Amino acid sequence: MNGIAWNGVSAGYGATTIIEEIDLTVAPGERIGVLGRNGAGKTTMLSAMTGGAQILKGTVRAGDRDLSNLPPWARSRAGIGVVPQTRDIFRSLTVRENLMAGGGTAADMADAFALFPRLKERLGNLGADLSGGEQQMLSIARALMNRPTFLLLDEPLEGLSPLVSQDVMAAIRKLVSDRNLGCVLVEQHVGTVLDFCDRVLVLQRGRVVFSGTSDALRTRPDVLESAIGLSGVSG
Ligand SMILES: Nc1ncnc2c1ncn2[C@@H]1O[C@H](COP(=O)(O)OP(=O)(O)OP(=O)(O)O)[C@@H](O)[C@H]1O
Repeated sequence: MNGIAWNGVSAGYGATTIIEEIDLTVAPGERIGVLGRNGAGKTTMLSAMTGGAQILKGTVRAGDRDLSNLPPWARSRAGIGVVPQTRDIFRSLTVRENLMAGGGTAADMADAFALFPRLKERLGNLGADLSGGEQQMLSIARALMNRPTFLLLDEPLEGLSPLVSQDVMAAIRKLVSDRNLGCVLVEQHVGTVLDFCDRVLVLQRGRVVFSGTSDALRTRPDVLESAIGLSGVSG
């Protein structure tokens, strides 16, 4: 399978353009980070791929396939799994029901439990009764039920304690490497992104102001400060 790609994508909501001329190709197994201040357009960039934002110019593709005008369910069939910022689990369904809702098999569920043993212990609990970390694990596990080739993660560590964040990142690392998933990670914690990702895109007011390796970004205090608001990178 070839990569997924944003080709010259401008996108937004209604008549409002939020992101402009975004170019990015993600190969299987590649880990890409997206950084930027609040409101820079990171979520909109992912949504342009998954159908939540309207594409005004350019195309989004999976391999040879143009996904730009397909509905979200058809894009999911193209092998793209999404862990949205809102962790859209079903609060009134149990963990088991949440996992089966997307049409996964018992084998997929066993894989999810191997990755997140905590979910197996909470199998009969309602989504609403899970901790923030458990809800995030469930959200990631749900995205895996259709065996995606690419995973788009929107701030998966938001609201989690440092210890739980470490666990979730360890699971993401294992998953990406075991399955050779291509991964786009939107995350506020710059150290986590630089550690995990091969390449990083930095957005400022909807445009790419840096695209390069994590190591290259570490040597760009100007970008870190102006586009992310950091005076240095902590671990
Ligand atoms: N559904 C929507 N309808 C209209 N405007 C929206 C919608 N979603 C986001 N926006 C606007 O698009 C801009 C970019 O938002 P987006 O969520 O893409 O940024 P972000 O970089 O992900 O921010 P954050 O880090 O705060 O999550 C913001 O000004 C926001 O108000």
